[in-house]
Formats: sequence, structure tokens, C-alpha cells
Amino acid sequence: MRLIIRKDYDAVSDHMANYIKNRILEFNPTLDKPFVLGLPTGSSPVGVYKNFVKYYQNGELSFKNVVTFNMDEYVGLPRDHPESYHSFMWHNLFKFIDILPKNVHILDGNAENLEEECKNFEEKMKSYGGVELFLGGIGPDGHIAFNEPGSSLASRTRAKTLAYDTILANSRFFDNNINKVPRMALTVGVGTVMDAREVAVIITGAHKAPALAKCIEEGVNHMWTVSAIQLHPNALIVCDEDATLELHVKTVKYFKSIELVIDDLVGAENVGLQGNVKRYPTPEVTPTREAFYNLPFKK
Ligand SMILES: N[C@@H]1[C@@H](O)[C@H](O)[C@@H](COP(=O)(O)O)O[C@@H]1O
Repeated sequence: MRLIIRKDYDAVSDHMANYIKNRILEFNPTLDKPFVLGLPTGSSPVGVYKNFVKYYQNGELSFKNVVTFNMDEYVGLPRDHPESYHSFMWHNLFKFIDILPKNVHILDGNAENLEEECKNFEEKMKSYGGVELFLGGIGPDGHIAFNEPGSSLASRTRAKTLAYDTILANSRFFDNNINKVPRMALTVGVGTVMDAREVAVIITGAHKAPALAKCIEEGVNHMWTVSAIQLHPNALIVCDEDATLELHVKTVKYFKSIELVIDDLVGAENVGLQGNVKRYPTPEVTPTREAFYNLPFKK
């Protein structure tokens, strides 16, 4: 697992967006071989989506051959409700970019048969050959998508009852009235996310520091469902300094040192992965995934 630590939310968003942009460009998606991207909602990805819009407007990135699958959606909330995840995705990303509507997949929380809806969603993912990269955020209790504490780490897309803490946390979007927050959601499972060829998670803010510590320093545990990424062969977490507050100093130093060693191996001027946030990111010098995994020695 890689842990990249950046100064603050903006620097995290810039890093993650740039990383995903490079993954898509390197993949070189076509009509027949689209890039399949899993997407979250919430405040965590908003900065990434702003960057995606900027890349599209600058002509740096097209989403024509990108297929998306969203992680979750509330049950029973009208699709055009301002707080539905359909609305969120439309207002924060899709209305600004050239993605084809037929390539967007969001669970229908108003489907007559919710079980069928979830099954079809999984099958649709399979029909595209699976998800190339699943981007995620987490809740303060370490949940990924709506896989609340205690969810099976092998879970698939399904209807889920929301934890009281999540209802409380999300009431800020519903006039601070917990009675307005839907009690159920459709969500991809932990197993669904872990099936992606790469999982990339954004964790920012001191309120998520305990979850990051559980995820990185303790064992895989269904009470902190994001900890399942320890078992993933290609996982990346990008967090801010605040989120590292509960980590051991040794852990933080270890992950920062890894970045420094990579700089040393490939040359900071080529990679741009140095800990100095001010020098990062400069898109032209950011490593492609290939550069990351196929480290050429400088000397
Ligand atoms: N289902 C969503 C999750 O996918 C999201 O990661 C979480 C955190 O949201 P935020 O990014 O706003 O902290 O909120 C909800 O529970």
C-alpha cells in the first residue's frame, strides 16, 4: 500500500486528480477499451472533480471513453432531489465534462426490485471487464461507500441500513434534521471495491485520523471496513497532515521516506514526488504509473 501525505485538502485533491489523469492518459482508452472508473460522492472527492473539470476545459483530458460506476445512492430519495447522489454527480462533475450519459452508472435507489438492481449493477461492471480504478472516500468510522462497521469484507452490491452515526453525519445536508435523512442506501460492497484493479482513497481532516490509524497500523477488521485495502495488491491512500494525527511518528516518517527514496532513484526533477508541497504538482513532471513501478536508476 502506498500512503502519500500532502499538506492540506487542496494539495491532496491536486495529487489524486493528477494521478488519476495520468492513469487514464496512460491507459489510452478507446471506444472498445474504455477506462472504467469507480467514483464516490461526499466532500472528499469535490476537489478532485474540480480538477477533472479543469483538465477537460484545458483540453488535457477527455472522458469520452471513460465509463463510471458510482459507489452508492440513497434508497427512496427522488433522483432529482438536491441531495441524491445522482444530483451530486451531475452538479459536481458530469454537467461540465464530455462523458457520455450511457457510460454513467449510478444505482437506482427507487428501483422496484432493489435486489435485482444491485445484481444488475455488478453484472454491468463485469461486462466491462471490471473496474480499473476505484476512487473512494471514507466516513470518520472508517466506512467505505456505505459499508458501515460490521459489514462483511466480502460483501457485494446490496441494500444497507445506515448506521446512526452516518445518519447524524449526513443530516448536515438535510437541514440538520436527522428525520429527513434516508435510512437506507444501495451500496457497492467491500468486495466489489476490492475487485477493482486499483483502489485509491482520499482521507482528509483530523476527524478521520482515528480511521486512518486503524486502517494503516492495525489489522484488517470489519469494524473499519476501509482496512480491507491492506489486502489489495494495488492500493493508494492520499491523506492530509491533519489525518495523520493519530499515526505513530515512525509510520509517518516511513511513508515520507519512501517518497524521498523514489525521488532519489528517479530524480526529483523527473518525478515531482518530493515531500515539498510547493514544488508539487507540476503535471508535466508528475510520474506516470509506469514510472512509479518501473523505476529507472539514475546512475
Ligand atoms: N457514502 C458516503 C461515503 O462514500 C463517503 O466516503 C462518506 C464520507 O463523506 P465525506 O467525504 O463528506 O467526509 O460519506 C458517505 O457516507
